[in-house]
This record gives sequence, structure tokens and C-alpha cells, in this order.
Amino acid sequence: MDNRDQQPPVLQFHDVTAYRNDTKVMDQFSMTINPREHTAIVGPNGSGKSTFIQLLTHQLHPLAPEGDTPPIRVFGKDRWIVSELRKRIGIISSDLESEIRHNLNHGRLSGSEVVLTGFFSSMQLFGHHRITDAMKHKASRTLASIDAAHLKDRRFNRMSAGEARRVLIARALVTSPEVLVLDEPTTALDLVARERCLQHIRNIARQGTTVLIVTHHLEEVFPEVTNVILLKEGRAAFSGPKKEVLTSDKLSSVYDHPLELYFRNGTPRIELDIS
Ligand SMILES: Nc1ncnc2c1ncn2[C@@H]1O[C@H](COP(=O)(O)OP(=O)(O)OP(=O)(O)O)[C@@H](O)[C@H]1O
Repeated sequence: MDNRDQQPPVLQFHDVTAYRNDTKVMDQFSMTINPREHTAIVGPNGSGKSTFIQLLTHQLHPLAPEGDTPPIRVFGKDRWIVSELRKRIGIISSDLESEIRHNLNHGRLSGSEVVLTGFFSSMQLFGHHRITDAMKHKASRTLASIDAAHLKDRRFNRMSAGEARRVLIARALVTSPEVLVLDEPTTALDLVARERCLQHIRNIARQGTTVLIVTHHLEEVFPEVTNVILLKEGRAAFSGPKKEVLTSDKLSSVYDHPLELYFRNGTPRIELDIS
């Protein structure tokens, strides 16, 4: 029997409502992601994708629930020590990238040192961090596993966007997280780097890490994605199996524009007429 049946969902949002200043930015949003249910959250500009990531990273907090059900549960629990949670969920986002770049400008960390910061959920390596040989080996192995061994000694703040993204993927993977959350992972990457990055993500998904991708680029909805949530105005307009949710009609309704959806090699593509 698949022991996934006994595992709690990796992520549950129950009627999550959140405000930024006086604006309601998430409106009774509910979803459940089970282990190895690779999921894409897709939506137009302003639909609430960044809000979702900020709720996950505790940069934003949901309103207190009306009933007893906690609004957000991760691995079945609603209370977590954030540093512990960060080891079980790897998150890669542009916000994180700029935060690390900013912090590292003074630290001059190399690619492998950036990966090592993943063990401590920190933006820097500090004197009190005890770096073991096992950690160093794991950092090297993780970089090699995503074809980034050559970035080991390169300074992070001298890397291109694609190289930096790969190092951050290794940083997120170094603790062997059960879940990898990717916020528009291929933004700023060139054509080849984008395909390579998606190939790495597909391999990670195939190896058993649950991948959650938040994006408005449909080409990032890689073939292994099983479930899709279409966001509109802070609500889940449609959610369920990819084949049922990713249709021309549903996308047209969410984007308020007629769209033709088709699949090529398992990847969704759209045609739209702007006239
Ligand atoms: N600081 C803020 N105060 C009030 N409203 C905000 C603030 N930041 C964002 N919003 C609003 O919250 C809603 C959701 O924004 P969010 O950034 O989550 O969307 P998004 O799907 O990530 O958009 P994009 O694709 O453009 O990045 C939008 O209507 C936006 O105008």
C-alpha cells in the first residue's frame, strides 16, 4: 500500500482570508495538497500569488478563523518552529533571491557557501554555525545533482540570474525537503536556462519531492503537475486535476479574455488574439 495514505496533507489552507492595509487580498481561499501531488497555482496579475507565498513564509498572517479549524496547516500542524519548517519546505522566490543577494553583497559568499546557509535557514554563515564535513559533502553533491558543480567557488554576487537561480535551488534542496515551493522559477532566465531549470524541477518531482509551483507562465506547468488551482481576485476560481482545470473556457474566465489552450509534449500553451 502507498504509505502516502497515512501521511497528512503537506499543506492545507482552510477559508484563508487576509488583508494588506485595508484591502482584502485573499478571500476564503481553501486548498489541500497531498504528498507527491505536484500542484500549480496559476493566476493573472494581482490574483494573489505573491500573497499566497507570503502567507506560507509568515510574512503575512491570515485573519483568525471563525470556527476551530486552523486556517493554515503544514504537515498536519498549525504551529511550527519556523527554522524547522524551513528545512522541510524549500522555497525559491525572487524576493528570497534579492534578499540573499543584498545580504551576501557584504559577505562575498561562494556558491557552495550559499548552499550551506540552507542548513541554518540563514542568509549568511556566522561564526556560531558548525559546518560539518557531512554538510560540505551534501552541499557539493546537491550542486552536482543539478549540474551546478562548477559554481561551487564562484561568488554569488557575480553570478548570472540563471546561475544564481540554480544555486538557490541547491540551497533549497540541501536539507532534502519534502516540499519544494517555486515562485515563478524561470523568470529572468534565457531560453536554454529556462528549459534546463524546468528539466531539473521535473527530475526533482520524479524523485519524490512534492513540488508546488506558483506562476502566471503556463509553460512552467510541467508535465508531472497533477493538480492546478486557478486564482482570481484572491479566491480559488477553479481547482482540481490538471486536465479538468486547464481548459480554454476556465482560463478565459479567469483571465477575462478569450484564450485557446492546447498541450504540446504535455506542456500547456495558449493562443490569444489581442485586437
Ligand atoms: N501593500 C498592499 N496594500 C494593499 N493591497 C495590496 C498590496 N500589495 C498588493 N496588494 C493587492 O493585493 C492583491 C494581490 O496581489 P498579489 O501581489 O498577491 O498578486 P499576484 O498574483 O502575485 O500578482 P503579480 O502576478 O502581478 O505578481 C492585488 O489586488 C494587489 O493590488
